[in-house]
Amino acid sequence: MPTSPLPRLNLRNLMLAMAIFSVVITLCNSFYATYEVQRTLLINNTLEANRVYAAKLAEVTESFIQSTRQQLAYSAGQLVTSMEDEAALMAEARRLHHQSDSFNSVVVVNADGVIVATSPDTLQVKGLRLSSASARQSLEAKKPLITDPFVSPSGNYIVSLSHPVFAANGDYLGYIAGTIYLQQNNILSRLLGRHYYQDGSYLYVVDRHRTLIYHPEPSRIGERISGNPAIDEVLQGREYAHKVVNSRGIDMLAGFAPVSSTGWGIVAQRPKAATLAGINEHLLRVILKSIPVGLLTLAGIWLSALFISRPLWQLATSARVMNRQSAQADIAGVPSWYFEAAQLKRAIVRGIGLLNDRINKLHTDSHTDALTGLFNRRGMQQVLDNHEQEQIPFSVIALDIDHFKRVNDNFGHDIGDQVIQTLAKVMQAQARRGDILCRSGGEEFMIFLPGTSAEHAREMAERLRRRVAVTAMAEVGHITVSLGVAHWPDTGATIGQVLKLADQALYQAKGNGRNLVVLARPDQGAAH
Ligand SMILES: Nc1nc2c(ncn2[C@@H]2O[C@H](COP(=O)(O)OP(=O)(O)OP(=O)(O)O)[C@@H](O)[C@H]2O)c(=O)[nH]1
Repeated sequence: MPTSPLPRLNLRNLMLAMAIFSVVITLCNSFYATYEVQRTLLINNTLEANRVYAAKLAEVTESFIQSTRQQLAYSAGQLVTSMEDEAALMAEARRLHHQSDSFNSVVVVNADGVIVATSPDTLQVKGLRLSSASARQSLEAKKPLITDPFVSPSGNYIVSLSHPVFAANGDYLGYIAGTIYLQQNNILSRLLGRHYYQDGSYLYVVDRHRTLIYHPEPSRIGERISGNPAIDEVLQGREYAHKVVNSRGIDMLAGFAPVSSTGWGIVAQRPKAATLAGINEHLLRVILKSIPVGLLTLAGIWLSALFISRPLWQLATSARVMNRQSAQADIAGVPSWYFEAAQLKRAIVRGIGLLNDRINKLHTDSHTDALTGLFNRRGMQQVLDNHEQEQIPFSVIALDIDHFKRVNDNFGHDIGDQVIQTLAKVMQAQARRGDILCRSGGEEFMIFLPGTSAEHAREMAERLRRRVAVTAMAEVGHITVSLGVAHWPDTGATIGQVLKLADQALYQAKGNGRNLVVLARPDQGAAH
């Protein structure tokens, strides 16, 4: 029977596919986990770094404020006795302005709100009376103050740091103020501006009303920041770090810190994209470095799959041709080194053994006569075919019980069967090794004697005839047999002819009175 083609799917391929799938999933998962961990780490680190950085700059700003306050307090002390002396006021304003780089300008304002001295004196505001509410903040506060941003009489957008001047008797004489021009180069931009980075990181400062008082883009100074909860936190005096989206819609990682003496908030922020810029490259490097080990792992898995599936593969391919003679031996020879394969092999080998036994038994049964255990006609035919094929000369004796009908009639069929069985035993006892005994019909038998001449066969037939005649059969007593002898190829050219001649010789023996042996002659005749 032709075997069907091998299916593509087999255990080895399945194992391989499963292993590759597992490796790929595991690698993807670990790459993803690495990416996520790195990403979270980078974001958290940047947030923390920005918070610390904002806090550091808040500290720097705080100490700048403290120092300017001391300078203003000192100047205010100097002015107590010279508020009416214009030259002295101008000198002090100039001194304070030039002593430090802290202020863009210095003004002295008397108790009436009139600007009485300025530095630089090019300001052109001397003699002006402050009128707007924002410009009069310091005048009305009568205490050290940092104003909200406002437009000064000279037209600059400023914050002013002021200190009141009180006479010895406690009368309010006015104040001295240093200003910071928010939209020009100023101390804040010098303090904070150098921290501007190429990667998009920057700082900005809001006052307590969320107004930008410092930003790297001067055009945005004075803008109100709204909708940023982190700003609320920082204006309540808390350091903070948070992801935010800036005014351009860019995701930023921001650190916030308050300048407590002013109520300002300093924000240091870096674009999230800049923070994560290196991570893809990093991941690619991780993947590239994993490739050799990954390939080695796959090769290992492939070899293991081969090794593990090999016994089952061999068992399966051997089992496909189980009808082959060598199937049992082939399967028994498969090295099965693990439990399942060994058990399967045992089961298949046992199965084939049982099958063979069964086939052999069926074969034997189909070639054997049930009553006598001798070959039946089919068995006899096979024997003859073998002899013809191998060209082994043989003699044949055809044997028939004389008057067997009477036995049956007188003693019954069962006794007749017993007679047939006893006769078979006598024949077996008389036969030599290699002789083949067949029951060719009811009470007819054939004996094949390979390599035996016709004469020797005739002698054998004679001995048998005599033995049967003296053998006692149960209930029946004695029987006789008639026998015809022929030889292949001496008697006839074909086996068919020889069998026919042996039969004819047998009938001749019957015709001549029974209990006789007749030897068939090649010339179609027969002799006693
Ligand atoms: N008991 C029994 N009888 C069988 C069996 N096979 C054939 N017979 C009988 O054998 C007898 C053969 O009879 P015949 O062929 O007439 O020949 P015969 O009575 O032996 O006479 P001759 O051969 O002429 O000597 C028949 O009665 C068959 O019924 C069998 O298996 N068992």
